[in-house]
Amino acid sequence: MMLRALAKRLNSTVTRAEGNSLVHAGRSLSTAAPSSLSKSSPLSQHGGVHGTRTTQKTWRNKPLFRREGDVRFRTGTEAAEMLINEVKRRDSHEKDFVQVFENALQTLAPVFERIPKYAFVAKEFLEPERIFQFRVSWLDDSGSYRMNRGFRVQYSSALGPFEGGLHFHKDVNAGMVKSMAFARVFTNALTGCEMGAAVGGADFNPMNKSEAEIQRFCQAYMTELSKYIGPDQDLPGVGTGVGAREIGYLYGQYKRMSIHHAQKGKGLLWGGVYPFPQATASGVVHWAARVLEGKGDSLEGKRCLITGSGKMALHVAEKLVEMGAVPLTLSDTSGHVYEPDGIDAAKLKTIMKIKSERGARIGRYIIASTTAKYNEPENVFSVPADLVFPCATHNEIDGVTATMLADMGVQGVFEGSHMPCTNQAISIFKKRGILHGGHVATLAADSIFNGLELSKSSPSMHDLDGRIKEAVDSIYLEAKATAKEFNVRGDMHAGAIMAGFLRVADTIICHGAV
Ligand SMILES: NC(=O)c1ccc[n+]([C@@H]2O[C@H](COP(=O)([O-])OP(=O)(O)OC[C@H]3O[C@@H](n4cnc5c(N)ncnc54)[C@H](O)[C@@H]3O)[C@@H](O)[C@H]2O)c1
Repeated sequence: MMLRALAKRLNSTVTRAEGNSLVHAGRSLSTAAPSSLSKSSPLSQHGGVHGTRTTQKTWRNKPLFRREGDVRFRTGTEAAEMLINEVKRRDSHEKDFVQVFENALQTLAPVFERIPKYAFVAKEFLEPERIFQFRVSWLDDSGSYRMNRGFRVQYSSALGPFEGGLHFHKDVNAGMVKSMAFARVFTNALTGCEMGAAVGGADFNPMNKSEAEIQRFCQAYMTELSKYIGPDQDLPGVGTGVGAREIGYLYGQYKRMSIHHAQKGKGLLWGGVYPFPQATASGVVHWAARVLEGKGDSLEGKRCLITGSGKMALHVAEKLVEMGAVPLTLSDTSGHVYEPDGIDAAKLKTIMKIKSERGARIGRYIIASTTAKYNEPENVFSVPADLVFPCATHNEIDGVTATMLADMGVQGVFEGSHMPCTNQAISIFKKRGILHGGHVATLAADSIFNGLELSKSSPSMHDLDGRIKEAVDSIYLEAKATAKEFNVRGDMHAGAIMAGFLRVADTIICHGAV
């Protein structure tokens, strides 16, 4: 009797099989990804086995929280608000984390509305699986003792070993690392590469350190980090302030401390994406191109405002030039340069050369150009443009700037940095019909690289770029279908978050909500 009931429920879960997409009681799991990308873990395809989609009413009657008496929700929005309030109660000091959590949960309200059980699964997302915070002690060149704070936030291993970058920057703190690791859960899930999510780093600024100091710091950092990582456990990768040089020192120390030789194609433990520092930026631009293509448009001739002039900004500019767009600006903390006729390949080469020198400011470029303007107009976001690629820092576009961009007729904002837009700015984009490529979707390329384990075939950047484009295409289609399914048609930011969430949530349910 019970078996028959189970069989009936299983049958109702997979409602139809159509072409190469399985439709599970309303949600389509596209299998059109590149063959090397498994689009979802086998477990995640059975979300309905545990009654996810068949016991809506029952779940709506259960209390979401029981801390101060039973608290139930009536609508998806109410469930999202309750979860957001809980994160504010617990982690109000971690502003970045609260911000990114709030945006994701508000986006997920239609999912909770239709399938209330997912609100209960979302409670798991309130807390990373584990957080490591540690002391990194090292000696500077003058022989002084130096001490920094190191982090690794292992957010979710539901889909596979933890994977995610390391960031060495003076502003790195616990809340920032946690917010990046949280976003990475969705990003990695979207790639279908069966990887969990983690992010780490330290409040260490490599920019003003000598080569020897960077080496000593990396060795000290890895001495502690090596206790928590490994090929089947956690695979750190590149990030801000962590490029080929840092990866080399970190890996050298890891190898010295581990009896296992790292496996190829396993992120930092082999060197990860470092041969192609342009890969992540290439993913950002491919996402923009795909979204425009979906609107019957292209990047060709689009005038693009870029902020930042670090690894991400420079490679975004490089890729835009390659794809026929016209980058107009680059910036750093000292100001911005604006080339009214665009930054072409030759000009970009000059800027890259200037910026490759330690501590060089972007303003130096005006000496090399007769057409460039420096800090004119005063606000970089006043430069008339079709598209904006914020690649500098978090919260650089707030509500006021978003309104200004909309008034100037900007068509789209595609995020190259982590959380560059405030939640208010994101809702203005939505209201004013500006295309918004959120970092959850745009920053998928380096995990795509690690997931594909391309090291085994030693690809050229050209091959890798093709694979990234293919994977971006697949993520786009899934995000688009998911947005449509949950009645937010065309909202690719929401579609990407929902699609990533559903994949992880279904697996968490299969694992018994752990
Ligand atoms: N580098 C990577 O591999 C990688 C991967 C994924 C995401 N990201 C994200 O991309 C962003 C940029 O990364 P990056 O590696 O280029 O960092 P970076 O530190 O090399 O560059 C950041 C640039 O932004 C500028 N900047 C910082 N604050 C600014 C401000 N208030 N106004 C104007 N300019 C400002 C800096 O001067 C610098 O030129 C970060 O949010 C990072 O998390 C980087």
